Amino acid sequence: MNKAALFEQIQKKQSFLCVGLDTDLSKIPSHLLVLDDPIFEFNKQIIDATADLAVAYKPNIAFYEALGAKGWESLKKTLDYIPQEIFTIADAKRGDIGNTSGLYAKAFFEQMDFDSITVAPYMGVDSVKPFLAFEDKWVILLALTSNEGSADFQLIESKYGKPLFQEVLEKSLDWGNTDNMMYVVGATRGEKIGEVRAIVPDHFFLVPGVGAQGGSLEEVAKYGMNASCGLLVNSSRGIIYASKGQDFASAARQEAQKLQEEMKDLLTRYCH
Ligand SMILES: O=C(O)c1cc(=O)[nH]c(=O)n1[C@@H]1O[C@H](COP(=O)(O)O)[C@@H](O)[C@H]1O
Repeated sequence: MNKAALFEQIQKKQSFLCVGLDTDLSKIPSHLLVLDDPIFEFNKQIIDATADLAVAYKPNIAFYEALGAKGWESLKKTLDYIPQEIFTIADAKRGDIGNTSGLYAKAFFEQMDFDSITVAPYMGVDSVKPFLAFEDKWVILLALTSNEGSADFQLIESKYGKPLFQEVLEKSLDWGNTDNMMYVVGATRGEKIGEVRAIVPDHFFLVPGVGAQGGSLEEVAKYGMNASCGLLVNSSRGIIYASKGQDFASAARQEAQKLQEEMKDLLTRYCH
Protein backbone atom coordinates (compact mmCIF):
# COMPACT_ATOMS: atom_id res chain seq x y z
CA MET A 1 0.00 0.00 0.00
CA ASN A 2 1.40 3.44 -0.91
CA LYS A 3 0.81 6.81 0.70
CA ALA A 4 -1.96 7.79 -1.74
CA ALA A 5 -3.91 4.59 -1.01
CA LEU A 6 -3.53 5.16 2.71
CA PHE A 7 -4.83 8.71 2.43
CA GLU A 8 -7.72 7.50 0.30
CA GLN A 9 -8.77 5.16 3.08
CA ILE A 10 -8.41 7.92 5.66
CA GLN A 11 -10.74 10.11 3.61
CA LYS A 12 -13.22 7.32 3.04
CA LYS A 13 -13.44 6.39 6.73
CA GLN A 14 -12.86 9.92 8.04
CA SER A 15 -10.46 8.30 10.44
CA PHE A 16 -6.73 8.00 11.03
CA LEU A 17 -7.14 5.45 13.79
CA CYS A 18 -4.74 2.57 14.34
CA VAL A 19 -6.04 -0.05 16.73
CA GLY A 20 -3.23 -1.62 18.73
CA LEU A 21 -3.63 -5.35 19.20
CA ASP A 22 -1.60 -5.64 22.42
CA THR A 23 -3.49 -8.76 23.32
CA ASP A 24 -2.64 -10.12 26.74
CA LEU A 25 -4.03 -13.40 28.10
CA SER A 26 -4.17 -11.90 31.59
CA LYS A 27 -6.36 -9.01 30.40
CA ILE A 28 -8.82 -10.53 27.96
CA PRO A 29 -12.28 -11.59 29.15
CA SER A 30 -12.17 -14.88 31.05
CA HIS A 31 -14.97 -16.48 29.03
CA LEU A 32 -12.57 -16.63 26.06
CA LEU A 33 -9.92 -18.58 27.94
CA VAL A 34 -11.69 -21.93 27.45
CA LEU A 35 -11.35 -21.60 23.66
CA ASP A 36 -8.56 -23.23 21.68
CA ASP A 37 -7.02 -19.91 20.59
CA PRO A 38 -8.30 -17.17 22.91
CA ILE A 39 -5.87 -14.56 21.55
CA PHE A 40 -7.11 -14.99 18.00
CA GLU A 41 -10.77 -15.13 19.08
CA PHE A 42 -10.33 -11.89 20.98
CA ASN A 43 -8.58 -10.18 18.04
CA LYS A 44 -11.15 -11.47 15.58
CA GLN A 45 -14.01 -9.93 17.53
CA ILE A 46 -12.09 -6.67 18.03
CA ILE A 47 -11.39 -6.51 14.28
CA ASP A 48 -15.02 -7.28 13.41
CA ALA A 49 -16.15 -4.51 15.75
CA THR A 50 -13.70 -1.83 14.57
CA ALA A 51 -12.76 -2.52 10.92
CA ASP A 52 -15.01 0.24 9.55
CA LEU A 53 -13.48 2.77 11.96
CA ALA A 54 -9.79 1.90 11.73
CA VAL A 55 -7.32 2.44 8.89
CA ALA A 56 -4.57 0.37 10.52
CA TYR A 57 -4.00 -2.44 13.00
CA LYS A 58 -0.81 -2.77 14.99
CA PRO A 59 -0.17 -6.05 16.76
CA ASN A 60 2.68 -5.54 19.21
CA ILE A 61 4.84 -8.59 18.56
CA ALA A 62 5.99 -8.95 22.18
CA PHE A 63 2.50 -10.01 23.24
CA TYR A 64 2.61 -12.90 20.77
CA GLU A 65 6.21 -14.07 20.96
CA ALA A 66 5.91 -14.21 24.74
CA LEU A 67 3.59 -17.19 24.17
CA GLY A 68 6.03 -19.14 22.01
CA ALA A 69 4.97 -21.06 18.91
CA LYS A 70 1.28 -20.77 19.81
CA GLY A 71 1.61 -16.99 19.97
CA TRP A 72 3.14 -16.81 16.48
CA GLU A 73 0.27 -18.92 15.22
CA SER A 74 -2.28 -16.52 16.77
CA LEU A 75 -0.41 -13.61 15.23
CA LYS A 76 -0.43 -15.16 11.74
CA LYS A 77 -4.14 -15.97 11.97
CA THR A 78 -4.85 -12.42 13.15
CA LEU A 79 -2.85 -10.89 10.30
CA ASP A 80 -4.62 -13.07 7.74
CA TYR A 81 -7.98 -12.04 9.19
CA ILE A 82 -7.40 -8.28 8.84
CA PRO A 83 -9.23 -6.97 5.74
CA GLN A 84 -6.89 -6.46 2.77
CA GLU A 85 -7.39 -2.69 2.47
CA ILE A 86 -6.37 -2.01 6.08
CA PHE A 87 -2.73 -1.12 6.77
CA THR A 88 -0.88 -3.54 9.03
CA ILE A 89 2.03 -2.74 11.31
CA ALA A 90 4.31 -5.33 12.91
CA ASP A 91 5.34 -3.45 16.02
CA ALA A 92 8.56 -5.37 16.47
CA LYS A 93 11.12 -2.57 16.94
CA ARG A 94 13.85 -4.53 15.16
CA GLY A 95 17.20 -3.47 13.65
CA ASP A 96 20.59 -5.23 13.57
CA ILE A 97 23.63 -5.60 11.31
CA GLY A 98 22.62 -5.78 7.66
CA ASN A 99 22.32 -9.51 7.05
CA THR A 100 20.37 -10.00 10.26
CA SER A 101 17.99 -7.12 9.49
CA GLY A 102 17.41 -8.76 6.12
CA LEU A 103 16.16 -11.87 7.89
CA TYR A 104 13.94 -9.88 10.25
CA ALA A 105 12.48 -8.31 7.12
CA LYS A 106 11.85 -11.74 5.59
CA ALA A 107 10.13 -12.88 8.78
CA PHE A 108 7.64 -10.00 8.77
CA PHE A 109 7.31 -9.27 5.04
CA GLU A 110 7.53 -12.79 3.54
CA GLN A 111 6.71 -15.40 6.21
CA MET A 112 4.03 -12.97 7.29
CA ASP A 113 2.65 -10.35 4.96
CA PHE A 114 2.75 -7.22 7.11
CA ASP A 115 2.71 -3.86 5.28
CA SER A 116 5.20 -2.34 7.69
CA ILE A 117 7.50 -2.86 10.65
CA THR A 118 8.73 -0.57 13.42
CA VAL A 119 12.53 -0.28 13.38
CA ALA A 120 15.00 1.22 15.86
CA PRO A 121 17.48 3.63 14.17
CA TYR A 122 20.28 3.23 16.68
CA MET A 123 22.50 0.95 14.55
CA GLY A 124 22.32 3.27 11.55
CA VAL A 125 21.81 3.07 7.82
CA ASP A 126 22.90 -0.52 7.14
CA SER A 127 20.55 -1.80 9.84
CA VAL A 128 17.55 -0.06 8.26
CA LYS A 129 18.15 -0.35 4.51
CA PRO A 130 17.46 -4.13 4.27
CA PHE A 131 13.85 -3.50 5.32
CA LEU A 132 13.51 -0.93 2.53
CA ALA A 133 14.54 -3.43 -0.16
CA PHE A 134 11.04 -4.93 -0.10
CA GLU A 135 8.62 -3.44 -2.58
CA ASP A 136 5.42 -1.92 -1.19
CA LYS A 137 6.63 -2.39 2.38
CA TRP A 138 7.29 0.30 4.93
CA VAL A 139 9.79 1.05 7.67
CA ILE A 140 8.43 2.97 10.64
CA LEU A 141 11.50 4.45 12.28
CA LEU A 142 11.51 5.37 15.98
CA ALA A 143 12.15 9.12 16.15
CA LEU A 144 10.68 10.60 19.32
CA THR A 145 9.00 7.95 21.42
CA SER A 146 6.18 8.40 23.94
CA ASN A 147 7.84 6.93 27.02
CA GLU A 148 9.59 8.82 29.82
CA GLY A 149 12.96 7.26 29.01
CA SER A 150 12.86 8.78 25.54
CA ALA A 151 14.61 11.80 27.09
CA ASP A 152 17.62 9.64 28.05
CA PHE A 153 19.00 9.62 24.50
CA GLN A 154 16.52 11.17 22.05
CA LEU A 155 16.65 14.65 23.58
CA ILE A 156 20.40 14.76 24.19
CA GLU A 157 22.16 17.45 22.22
CA SER A 158 24.41 16.05 19.51
CA LYS A 159 27.83 17.48 18.65
CA TYR A 160 26.05 19.59 16.01
CA GLY A 161 23.93 21.24 18.71
CA LYS A 162 20.71 19.46 17.78
CA PRO A 163 18.71 16.94 19.76
CA LEU A 164 19.46 13.36 18.74
CA PHE A 165 15.93 12.74 17.44
CA GLN A 166 16.52 15.57 14.95
CA GLU A 167 19.73 13.92 13.76
CA VAL A 168 17.79 10.69 13.26
CA LEU A 169 15.18 12.48 11.16
CA GLU A 170 17.64 14.45 9.05
CA LYS A 171 20.05 11.58 8.52
CA SER A 172 17.36 9.08 7.57
CA LEU A 173 15.53 11.35 5.13
CA ASP A 174 17.33 10.00 2.09
CA TRP A 175 17.25 6.33 3.18
CA GLY A 176 13.73 5.96 1.89
CA ASN A 177 10.90 8.17 0.71
CA THR A 178 7.38 9.18 1.72
CA ASP A 179 6.01 5.94 0.23
CA ASN A 180 8.14 3.59 2.31
CA MET A 181 9.15 5.41 5.50
CA MET A 182 7.18 6.71 8.43
CA TYR A 183 8.34 7.96 11.81
CA VAL A 184 7.18 7.14 15.31
CA VAL A 185 6.37 10.31 17.22
CA GLY A 186 4.74 9.93 20.62
CA ALA A 187 1.46 11.71 21.35
CA THR A 188 2.74 12.57 24.83
CA ARG A 189 5.26 15.01 23.32
CA GLY A 190 2.69 17.70 22.41
CA GLU A 191 4.26 20.67 20.67
CA LYS A 192 7.45 18.69 19.90
CA ILE A 193 5.36 17.00 17.19
CA GLY A 194 5.42 20.37 15.45
CA GLU A 195 9.22 20.40 15.56
CA VAL A 196 9.30 16.97 13.95
CA ARG A 197 6.75 18.03 11.32
CA ALA A 198 8.91 21.01 10.38
CA ILE A 199 11.82 18.65 9.60
CA VAL A 200 9.78 16.00 7.76
CA PRO A 201 6.78 17.83 6.28
CA ASP A 202 5.48 15.05 4.06
CA HIS A 203 6.04 11.75 5.85
CA PHE A 204 3.40 9.85 7.76
CA PHE A 205 3.84 9.59 11.52
CA LEU A 206 2.75 6.68 13.66
CA VAL A 207 1.61 8.33 16.87
CA PRO A 208 1.14 6.11 19.92
CA GLY A 209 0.34 7.47 23.35
CA VAL A 210 -3.28 8.64 23.24
CA GLY A 211 -5.63 6.82 25.59
CA ALA A 212 -3.80 4.93 28.34
CA GLN A 213 -0.66 7.13 28.15
CA GLY A 214 -2.65 10.38 28.24
CA GLY A 215 -1.57 12.13 25.00
CA SER A 216 -3.95 14.67 23.43
CA LEU A 217 -5.44 13.86 20.03
CA GLU A 218 -6.24 17.52 19.46
CA GLU A 219 -2.59 18.53 19.98
CA VAL A 220 -1.36 15.72 17.75
CA ALA A 221 -3.58 16.94 14.91
CA LYS A 222 -2.83 20.60 15.52
CA TYR A 223 0.93 20.14 15.39
CA GLY A 224 1.27 17.08 13.21
CA MET A 225 -1.37 16.95 10.51
CA ASN A 226 -0.47 17.78 6.91
CA ALA A 227 -2.35 17.91 3.61
CA SER A 228 -2.43 14.09 3.34
CA CYS A 229 -3.35 13.78 7.02
CA GLY A 230 0.12 12.34 7.67
CA LEU A 231 -0.94 10.67 10.90
CA LEU A 232 -1.81 7.21 12.11
CA VAL A 233 -2.81 7.57 15.74
CA ASN A 234 -2.65 4.38 17.77
CA SER A 235 -4.61 3.41 20.82
CA SER A 236 -4.24 -0.09 22.26
CA ARG A 237 -5.41 -0.58 25.86
CA GLY A 238 -7.85 2.33 25.71
CA ILE A 239 -9.80 0.48 23.02
CA ILE A 240 -9.28 -3.24 23.39
CA TYR A 241 -9.70 -3.39 27.18
CA ALA A 242 -12.68 -1.05 27.41
CA SER A 243 -14.59 -3.91 29.04
CA LYS A 244 -13.57 -7.23 30.54
CA GLY A 245 -17.05 -8.69 30.08
CA GLN A 246 -19.06 -10.43 27.36
CA ASP A 247 -19.58 -6.98 25.80
CA PHE A 248 -15.84 -6.35 25.25
CA ALA A 249 -16.13 -6.01 21.46
CA SER A 250 -19.00 -3.50 21.53
CA ALA A 251 -17.25 -1.57 24.30
CA ALA A 252 -14.10 -1.48 22.13
CA ARG A 253 -16.20 -0.23 19.23
CA GLN A 254 -17.59 2.57 21.36
CA GLU A 255 -14.10 3.74 22.32
CA ALA A 256 -12.92 3.49 18.71
CA GLN A 257 -15.97 5.42 17.57
CA LYS A 258 -15.31 8.22 20.04
CA LEU A 259 -11.83 8.63 18.59
CA GLN A 260 -13.08 8.38 15.02
CA GLU A 261 -15.66 11.11 15.61
CA GLU A 262 -13.00 13.39 17.04
CA MET A 263 -10.73 12.50 14.09
CA LYS A 264 -13.43 13.39 11.59
CA ASP A 265 -13.66 16.84 13.11
CA LEU A 266 -9.88 17.23 13.23
CA LEU A 267 -9.55 16.24 9.56
CA THR A 268 -11.96 19.02 8.62
CA ARG A 269 -10.06 21.56 10.69
CA TYR A 270 -6.42 20.68 10.05
CA CYS A 271 -6.08 18.53 6.90
CA HIS A 272 -5.18 21.06 4.21
O1 LIG B 1 6.23 1.88 18.25
C1 LIG B 1 5.22 1.99 18.95
O2 LIG B 1 4.13 1.62 18.54
C2 LIG B 1 5.34 2.70 20.24
C3 LIG B 1 6.25 3.72 20.29
C4 LIG B 1 6.23 4.62 21.36
O3 LIG B 1 6.94 5.60 21.39
N1 LIG B 1 5.34 4.39 22.38
C5 LIG B 1 4.47 3.34 22.38
O4 LIG B 1 3.67 3.23 23.32
N2 LIG B 1 4.50 2.45 21.33
C6 LIG B 1 3.61 1.27 21.33
O5 LIG B 1 2.26 1.71 21.20
C7 LIG B 1 1.38 0.94 22.01
C8 LIG B 1 0.74 1.86 23.03
O6 LIG B 1 -0.24 1.19 23.74
P1 LIG B 1 -1.33 1.92 24.66
O7 LIG B 1 -0.57 2.82 25.58
O8 LIG B 1 -2.00 0.79 25.37
O9 LIG B 1 -2.25 2.68 23.75
C9 LIG B 1 2.24 -0.18 22.59
O10 LIG B 1 2.19 -1.30 21.74
C10 LIG B 1 3.65 0.42 22.58
O11 LIG B 1 4.65 -0.56 22.46
